[in-house]
Amino acid sequence: MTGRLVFQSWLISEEKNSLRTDLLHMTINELREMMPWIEDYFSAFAIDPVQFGNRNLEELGSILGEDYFIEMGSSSLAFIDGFFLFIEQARALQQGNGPTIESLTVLPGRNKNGEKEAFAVKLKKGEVTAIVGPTGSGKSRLLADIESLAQEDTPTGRKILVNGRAPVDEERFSTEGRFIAQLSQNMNFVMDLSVEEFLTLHAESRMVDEVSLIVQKIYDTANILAGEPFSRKTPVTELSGGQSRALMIADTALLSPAAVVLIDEIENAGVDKVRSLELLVSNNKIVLISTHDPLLALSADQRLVIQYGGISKLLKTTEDEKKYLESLEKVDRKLTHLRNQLRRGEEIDLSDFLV
Ligand SMILES: Nc1ncnc2c1ncn2[C@@H]1O[C@H](COP(=O)(O)OP(=O)(O)OP(=O)(O)O)[C@@H](O)[C@H]1O
Repeated sequence: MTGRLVFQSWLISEEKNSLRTDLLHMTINELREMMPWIEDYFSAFAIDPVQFGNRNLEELGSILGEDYFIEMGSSSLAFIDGFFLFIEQARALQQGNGPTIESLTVLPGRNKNGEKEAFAVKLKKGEVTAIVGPTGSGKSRLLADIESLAQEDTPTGRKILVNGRAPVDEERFSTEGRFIAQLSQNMNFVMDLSVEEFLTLHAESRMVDEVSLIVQKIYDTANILAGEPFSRKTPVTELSGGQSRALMIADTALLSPAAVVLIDEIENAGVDKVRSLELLVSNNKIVLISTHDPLLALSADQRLVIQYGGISKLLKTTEDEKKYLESLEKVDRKLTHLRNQLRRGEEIDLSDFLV
């Protein structure tokens, strides 16, 4: 029987509490054998599970020490609780019961001058919201507040509600934060796996039926999005910034059950931004994208304007603005072509641009 099948039948036959006790007594090697995809969880804490194969979770916690987890923005207790939550969520996914997020509400915090933000913002399922504002105004900060489900404990003092209520600690501190996926400007891989191994682990942890099929699909999509192609055997640590972003975008779009997708400045990632956004936006998600790019900003349903660290306006994309999208796309395609010609070291033909 495969590890996955053992895991399934075993979960069905056990009660939750005795399950916890049993898991706590198992060594990390035993856990990995039963659920190979838990490597994903360890990698979120930059832990190489092989190194601690003969220890159990609590022993691992005390070997690494509290300071290690604090540096990771967590605690050893949250690490262990998060581990159980990770398994619970895997089970929910397996049964098709991923969490349903209808709305996120950002309650007013304070801007950099200490002034209170004027209004709360409710983001609903199916909406794409752009976050715009000058460099350094606080766009990434807003994404980080949402990602951490801030409870007046970040520099802005904002509070985030999920489905109209404050999140429980388990939802906040599970490192995998299953219902929120963030694509940040810098992606770092800590595990030394090939692209194929990495995607296979991910697919297994999401309990998909056709692992090799979905791995192939993500790999193909990532190669379409990335400027420079890469092979399935490439170690993830050797991917360029653009290639790793392309891989994570394809992975998030095709495999992640996340109900909330946060995207930080996709236009600087060296990936096909329009295709990426099309892939990531799906009707039942809440999507937030921090951007300086007019095409991306106007593709959204609305845009939040940030000034001096505070939300200052919420503008719905007007019908008139949407009309300009097509012309903007043409200009953008020309610019992309120009950029690619420069990258390839070709001579530039600017006749198209001259009026
Ligand atoms: N309301 C606030 N109160 C205090 N500090 C804030 C507030 N909002 C943002 N900051 C801080 O200001 C700095 C710049 O913010 P941030 O990186 O989010 O800007 P940004 O708009 O994403 O910039 P860029 O466009 O360059 O990516 C950060 O250190 C952030 O923590």
